[in-house]
Amino acid sequence: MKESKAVETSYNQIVSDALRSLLYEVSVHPKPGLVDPISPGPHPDMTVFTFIDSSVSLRNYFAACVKEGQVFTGSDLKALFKNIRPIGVEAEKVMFQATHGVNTHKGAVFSLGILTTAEAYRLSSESDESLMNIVREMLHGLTDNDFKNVHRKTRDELTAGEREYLDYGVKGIRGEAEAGFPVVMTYALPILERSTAPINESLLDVLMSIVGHSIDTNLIKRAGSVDIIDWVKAQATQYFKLGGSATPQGMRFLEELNQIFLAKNLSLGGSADLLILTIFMGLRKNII
Ligand SMILES: CC(C)(COP(=O)(O)OP(=O)(O)OC[C@H]1O[C@@H](n2cnc3c(N)ncnc32)[C@H](O)[C@@H]1O)[C@@H](O)C(=O)NCCC(=O)NCCS
Ligand SMILES: Nc1ncnc2c1ncn2[C@@H]1O[C@H](COP(=O)(O)OP(=O)(O)OP(=O)(O)O)[C@@H](O)[C@H]1O
Repeated sequence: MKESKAVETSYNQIVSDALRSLLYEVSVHPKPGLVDPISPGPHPDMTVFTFIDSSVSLRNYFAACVKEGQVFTGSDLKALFKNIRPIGVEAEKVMFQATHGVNTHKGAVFSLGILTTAEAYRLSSESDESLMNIVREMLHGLTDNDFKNVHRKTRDELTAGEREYLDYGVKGIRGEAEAGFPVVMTYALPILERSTAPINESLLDVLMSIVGHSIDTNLIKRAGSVDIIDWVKAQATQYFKLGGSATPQGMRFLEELNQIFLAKNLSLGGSADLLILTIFMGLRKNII
């Protein structure tokens, strides 16, 4: 294969891995509080097919992010993030068109857009920087910038994440991204690397590890209080105490937790988005 063809293929592979991570995430089951092929959970407005439509609609977006990362030659990576933010805002609109207004991947458009851009940049610049550090350089100052005027907005104008920042100081998706996705890079990915279980069971353990180590603003929004975080971390601890996906007790616990999330209308959307990123990293490292 000619050099240019090989190079093009390697960049196209980043796009394919991004789409695969979206489709793998929604396929994992039984995920508490989330849509999977068996049940929409506490999301009556979505099915697994909504997520398939959403994923396919985002191909051009991820290809645009990869292109931006591939051609970027500046020294200040904050400019690279600035280049892709408007592309992401447009991609959200494309996503909402594909889903008829349902929010399937708003968090993933942001987080996975950043990661695909960073991965393309790492490849093209032949940087020996870790992906985590490239992301941190791209997003330096993000939370200060995004939250600097939230106190001027009315309660109705605030998004869930902005409201929780004001109420609890929780930085949510922005704080996680600005730090280089530490929950993914330091907790979830090592769990995936060590797992010898079949892929669905491995990813259930990864999801529950993420739940035990992150502050999910989507969950707080659904519960109406930050107190839900301590409760959900205790559930993750109990799941692993029972052996996780490797034991019938662990799986029974997960099924019961699924019913509790349904009854209480709780969603783990942020944890699902971090699972998407972990799957993407697993695909990039040929772990899965
Ligand atoms: C940063 C964005 C996504 C935040 O939007 P918003 O305030 O509505 O989000 P909010 O904080 O309520 O959370 C959005 C979603 O993040 C996910 N999430 C919640 N908690 C977490 C967490 N701890 N870690 C990761 N994701 C999380 C959930 O799925 C949630 O639904 C938005 O402002 C934005 O910039 N969108 C444009 C897309 C974009 O910038 N793309 C360019 C690529 S960089
Ligand atoms: N498999 C999944 N099932 C459900 N939500 C998911 C899944 N994967 C990621 N998510 C994310 O979780 C969030 C879904 O939760 P929710 O429906 O509460 O969000 P929302 O649409 O912002 O809120 P609302 O429905 O109240 O307007 C979305 O941001 C979506 O991006």
